[in-house]
Amino acid sequence: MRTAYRVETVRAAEAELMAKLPDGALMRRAAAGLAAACAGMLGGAYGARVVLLVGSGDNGGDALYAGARLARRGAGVSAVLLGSRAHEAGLAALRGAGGRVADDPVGAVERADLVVDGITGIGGRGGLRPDAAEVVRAARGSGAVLVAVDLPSGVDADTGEVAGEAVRADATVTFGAYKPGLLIDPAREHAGALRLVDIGLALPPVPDVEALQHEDVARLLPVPVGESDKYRRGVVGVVAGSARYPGAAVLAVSGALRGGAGAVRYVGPAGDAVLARHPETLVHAGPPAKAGRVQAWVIGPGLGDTPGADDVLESDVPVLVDADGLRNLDPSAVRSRPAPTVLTPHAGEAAALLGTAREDVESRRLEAVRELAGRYGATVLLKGSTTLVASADGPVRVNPTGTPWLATAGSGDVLSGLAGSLLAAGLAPRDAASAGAYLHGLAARRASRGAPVAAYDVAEALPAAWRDVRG
Ligand SMILES: NC(=O)C1=CN([C@@H]2O[C@H](COP(=O)(O)OP(=O)(O)OC[C@H]3O[C@@H](n4cnc5c(N)ncnc54)[C@H](OP(=O)(O)O)[C@@H]3O)[C@@H](O)[C@H]2O)[C@@H](O)CC1
Ligand SMILES: [K+]
Repeated sequence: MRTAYRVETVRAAEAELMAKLPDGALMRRAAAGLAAACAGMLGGAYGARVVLLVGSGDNGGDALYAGARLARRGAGVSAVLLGSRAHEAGLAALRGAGGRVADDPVGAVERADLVVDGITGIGGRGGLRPDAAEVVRAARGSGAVLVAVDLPSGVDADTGEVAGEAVRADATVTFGAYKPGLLIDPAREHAGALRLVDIGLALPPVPDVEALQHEDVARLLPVPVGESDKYRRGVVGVVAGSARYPGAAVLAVSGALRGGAGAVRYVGPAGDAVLARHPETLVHAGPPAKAGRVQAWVIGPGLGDTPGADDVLESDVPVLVDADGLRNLDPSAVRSRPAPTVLTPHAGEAAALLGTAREDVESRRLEAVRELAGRYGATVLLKGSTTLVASADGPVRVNPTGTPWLATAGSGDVLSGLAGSLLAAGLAPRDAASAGAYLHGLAARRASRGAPVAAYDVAEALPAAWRDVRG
């Protein structure tokens, strides 16, 4: 599991550790890790041209001490001072090692092999200031490798919001713990490759944000045992599709068939289309209450204007509500359910549920997903460039898999079927949602390999993604 902690928590752990260590020891640890990472990216420090962008705080101090180490190993290091002040001892260390302050900042970054962004770290507020923004633009245009110290300057460490201009790094070397912003878009896109330097912080067992890795998903996935029959493995009911959108039913069922449940029951008007592609489906014209027992329902993909989710919400099994099922969804109807509910909106649907604008949800995804989970007393999977899963309490899960090619019609239908199937197989709601998103993103990567991908290709790649995870 990759975990991330908010600034407040990191600062408390830092204070506790600093009290036990000699002055400056933590910054030296951080700088040593940063210098080693930079030397690695340069293929050796000797003869390299390194420029440090130095802000007012300790983030600049880290850059200066790392610069001193690189200068001692033979790099030509100069510092561009962008803050109201600069870390004095760090600057003295750089000068002592033969580094200097650049007198032509833009010229220096244009000639650099590597630029270190030490403008702001966890103490930064808002986007880059104009003087810093100018030098950062020159650095981006120069072809130099751009390495961010702790965080790309200009992004919000706790939320992943980017309020103005921010550094776009090739890599970010972060200290002690990942910060939520490093895992969540839009900030995540600014961070490049992530590297964590252990500086010995003792952090609480429960993080603020977490991201599943292969081994976590492997532990969650259901495995049939000797005495399993199709009913014991779980039956998932899919209420989807309409005369206008029969394809959504086919795609949701295709996801559900590859999600671990023993059988898929389809309820709705698109039975012929479903059977043509998936003859193994149990098809029923409806209503859901008469279709037979299931262990979880999926409702919503391609329903169009057909009546909403009420009938299914009254059932006593877990329900996943997606797409058209989310329209006008009543929070009290969801909150009073006797079994868990999972909602899987994209940003536009989340905005409608929250009564706000889509851009608002996109710029503050973490807050939006938490707010929805609280309001509906449900597990909420917010789809997007980084898919987030929140329950009423506990860490928010960030999905680390996926590809921008996944933003394609029908891919959400596959995901809702898949996650619903995992629910029916007995996974807890947040596990079903996050393991579903993980497999779905992995399948999309496999199916796409850098080219456009159709939703059905994603469904067909699910068994391979499943095998990848199982190793
Ligand atoms: N925690 C740990 O365990 C460890 C932490 N360490 C390091 O310390 C870093 C945190 O240091 P920090 O607290 O000094 O804050 P930091 O981010 O350097 O700068 C804040 C200053 O920047 C300014 N400023 C603000 N906004 C701005 C903007 N938009 N654009 C430009 N400038 C802006 C503002 O000053 P002003 O210029 O307004 O006077 C403010 O005072 C942390 O990220 C890590 O690198 C490691 O050394 C060891 C272990
Ligand atoms: K930085």
